[in-house]
Amino acid sequence: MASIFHYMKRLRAVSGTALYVNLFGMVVSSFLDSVSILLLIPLLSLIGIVSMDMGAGYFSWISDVLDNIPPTTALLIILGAYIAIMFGQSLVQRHVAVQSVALQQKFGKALRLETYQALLAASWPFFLKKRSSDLINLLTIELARVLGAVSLFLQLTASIVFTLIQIGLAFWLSPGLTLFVLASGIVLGLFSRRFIKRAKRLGSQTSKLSQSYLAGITDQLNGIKDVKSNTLERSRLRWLDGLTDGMAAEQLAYIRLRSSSQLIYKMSSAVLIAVFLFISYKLFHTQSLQLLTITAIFARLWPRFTSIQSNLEQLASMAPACKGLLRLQEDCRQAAERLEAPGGDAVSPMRVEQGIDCVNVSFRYNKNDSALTLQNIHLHIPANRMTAIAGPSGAGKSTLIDLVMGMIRPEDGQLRIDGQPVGEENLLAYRKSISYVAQDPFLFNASIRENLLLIKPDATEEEMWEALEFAASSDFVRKLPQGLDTVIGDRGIRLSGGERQRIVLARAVIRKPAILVLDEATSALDTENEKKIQEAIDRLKGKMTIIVVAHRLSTIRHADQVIVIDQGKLVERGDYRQLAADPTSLLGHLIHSQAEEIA
Ligand SMILES: Nc1ncnc2c1ncn2[C@@H]1O[C@H](COP(=O)(O)OP(=O)(O)OP(=O)(O)O)[C@@H](O)[C@H]1O
Repeated sequence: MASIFHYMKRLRAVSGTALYVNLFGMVVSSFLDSVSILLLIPLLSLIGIVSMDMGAGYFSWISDVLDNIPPTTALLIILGAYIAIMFGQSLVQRHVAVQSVALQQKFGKALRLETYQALLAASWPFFLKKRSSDLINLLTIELARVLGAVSLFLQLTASIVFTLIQIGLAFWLSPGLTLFVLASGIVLGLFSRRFIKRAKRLGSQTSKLSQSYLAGITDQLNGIKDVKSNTLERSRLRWLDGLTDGMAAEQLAYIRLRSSSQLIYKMSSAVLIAVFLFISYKLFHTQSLQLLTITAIFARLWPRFTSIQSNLEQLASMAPACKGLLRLQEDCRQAAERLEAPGGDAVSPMRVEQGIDCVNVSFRYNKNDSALTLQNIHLHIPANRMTAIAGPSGAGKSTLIDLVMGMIRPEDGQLRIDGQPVGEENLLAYRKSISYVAQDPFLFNASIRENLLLIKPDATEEEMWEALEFAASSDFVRKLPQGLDTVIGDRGIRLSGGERQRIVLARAVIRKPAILVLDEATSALDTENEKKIQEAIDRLKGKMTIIVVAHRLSTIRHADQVIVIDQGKLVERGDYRQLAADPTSLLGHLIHSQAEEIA
């Protein structure tokens, strides 16, 4: 429950005094509701059902007042008071209901924003460790459950406030009977603790099942081509069949639990009312007027006990979601990159005058691994030149690029730009100076224009076509039905692999970055388009620092410097032609192997 209290504190912080005004509204509404019950007494007396004299003590003053007024006037006064109280109560209740939703919405917005902001501020290694479907599950389903828990908590508070006021009233009318009902409530409350514990266990199961469901569905839809081409449809359906059986069983167990607790409360309420009436008649010798009023109060109070119990069970089932979201926020905070300006818009990109240096850097993904992924790499990437990184598969090329881009931090050694270490104070400016084209290029499900504008919001039409021209994609974009405004589908699915790669390249160069990083960026291109891009990249030489990871080694012939990595170590560095000509070099060997593959 500690996690629920955490979110209640956040609700208080987000809503400020509005929360207290709302709680006060709840108290007023409950109070007016109670007063309306008290009006029953003079009303019943006037109608002649009971005599005012029977309620000696508590109501004698009402009797005194009414005795001096003609009966019709008295009836009109009481009915008028009743209407005024019910109007007042309805208005307050309406205001409270609207305000509660407004508060929940405000809190929902704040919670979504703060969670997403924390997530965006987390460093790249955090995302390497987490499954994206788990993050989506927390940000959608579990976050909605947290909002549900907060709204339930508010309802619970209202129920408790109402109950306390009614108990106060009942106590005033008959302390003995009230204590009896309270004691019964406490006994039932203690008994129902196991229901709450079980609801919490079922809530954890709900969280796990929804996590598995989302993870499985995301995986399968991402790999739908593999599912279909390998005819895995039946096995995938079997997976969902098993999972939905689990979900149904869990939901049934939860409903069984809730109905059992409600059943016990209802049955015990029948017994309690019978015992209550018997005791009040036999032991307390309660007057009929008092008995009527107390019965009216308890008839409204007992369902509140039941709803408090039901709210507690629901809250317990939502507690694991609160815990999960809280853990995510905490993990994000621990993995946060302290970038200079929140939002980062005011920071200008860094200029690179001399170059980038990796000074004896080492790195491993998992601190428990004995082997280092990168070992003691010492290298200089000169500014405005083209540096190519080559090496066998799994050698550590992409890892080195991530390190050079400041996405991961070295375990040992230092990354320096123009001799200055890259740290928290200049990381954002450094990142802003880099454009990156990944091995598996990503495009947003929007038009080509929107994808380009996302990177450079003020790009002119001319700049967009210039970038597309550079990336050898202007011809095919012109031929698309809506040209620049063609929507390219989820992750750019409506484009071929090569077209996607070229649009991503255009997007990377449109903001004229100081550093352009291409990780196997031309792997999906045919020879003709690769040649065009190669020529374009060659034209960029001298204008920006280019770092290329190349699988097809023929594409790095024009690099100013080639770095060869093997098993996380820098094994060769130099001019392409020199290294390629050396029969003992690893680069020479790799080129030879590729030539044989092609032959
Ligand atoms: N997120 C990760 N967690 C753990 N190990 C990783 C992770 N990413 C990569 N590795 C490991 O680090 C090593 C280097 O991987 P890297 O992707 O840098 O190689 P690469 O040279 O780019 O390979 P390729 O040419 O096949 O893309 C590999 O052994 C790989 O299994």
